[in-house]
Amino acid sequence: MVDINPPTSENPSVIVPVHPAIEGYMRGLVEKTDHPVLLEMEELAVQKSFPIVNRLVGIFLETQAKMIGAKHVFEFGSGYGYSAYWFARAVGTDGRVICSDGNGENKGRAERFLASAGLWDRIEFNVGMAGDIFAQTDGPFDICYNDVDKGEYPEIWKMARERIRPGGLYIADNVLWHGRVAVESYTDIVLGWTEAIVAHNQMIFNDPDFDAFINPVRDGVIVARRKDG
Ligand SMILES: C[S@@+](CC[C@H](N)C(=O)[O-])C[C@H]1O[C@@H](n2cnc3c(N)ncnc32)[C@H](O)[C@@H]1O
Repeated sequence: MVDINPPTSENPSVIVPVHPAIEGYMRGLVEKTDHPVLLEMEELAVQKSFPIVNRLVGIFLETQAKMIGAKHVFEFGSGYGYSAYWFARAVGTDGRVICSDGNGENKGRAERFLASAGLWDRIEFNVGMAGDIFAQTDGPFDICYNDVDKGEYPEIWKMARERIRPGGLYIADNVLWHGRVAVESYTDIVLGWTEAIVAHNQMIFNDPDFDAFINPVRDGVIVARRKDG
């Protein structure tokens, strides 16, 4: 078998799930989704090395939300609104995206960007710990989207799974953690995060009430659908 993702000498344990040439090809197919606000948000991510989901995953999120007619989405870890941009497009004028982020500066940035895109009136942006905000927000939810600090993934899954409607989705980013979940020896960014993601993924795939799949684009996005009835 040809190894198209050779480990680098810089970090022998980290592997890129999808070959960069394939991601580049896929990115080229979606140029029609360019929007001035989106380009500005993507530029800011580069400048600040801020981990937004990126264009391909954004389109994936919007598509997933549209496929189930989502109107009520909760985001754990919204940053400055990039992933919310895609969910807000999907939920339409009568839908709501509840955002949460621990950094208050992100709320101001999100408001500026999403207002420019004509989407701010679909957003409720709360500053604070995502789990606390979730506990104070009425459900059930069509989608719970998790993108907080990775050590918290198992707890967020446990609290979210209860409050997703039948047929609704749990989605989480970074579940391949640049390949660390798939190798025995790795260097983690924060001690314990890889173990937390591994435990999170295992719980979801073992949960009898959900069907799950990982889309390996970028850093891996898990989608788990709550079974009906
Ligand atoms: C990966 S970024 C989110 C990116 C965003 N989903 C996007 O794609 O545009 C993670 C964000 O979650 C926030 N965060 C991390 N842990 C959190 C927590 N427990 N509660 C609230 N916010 C948290 C950070 O401040 C950061 O802005």
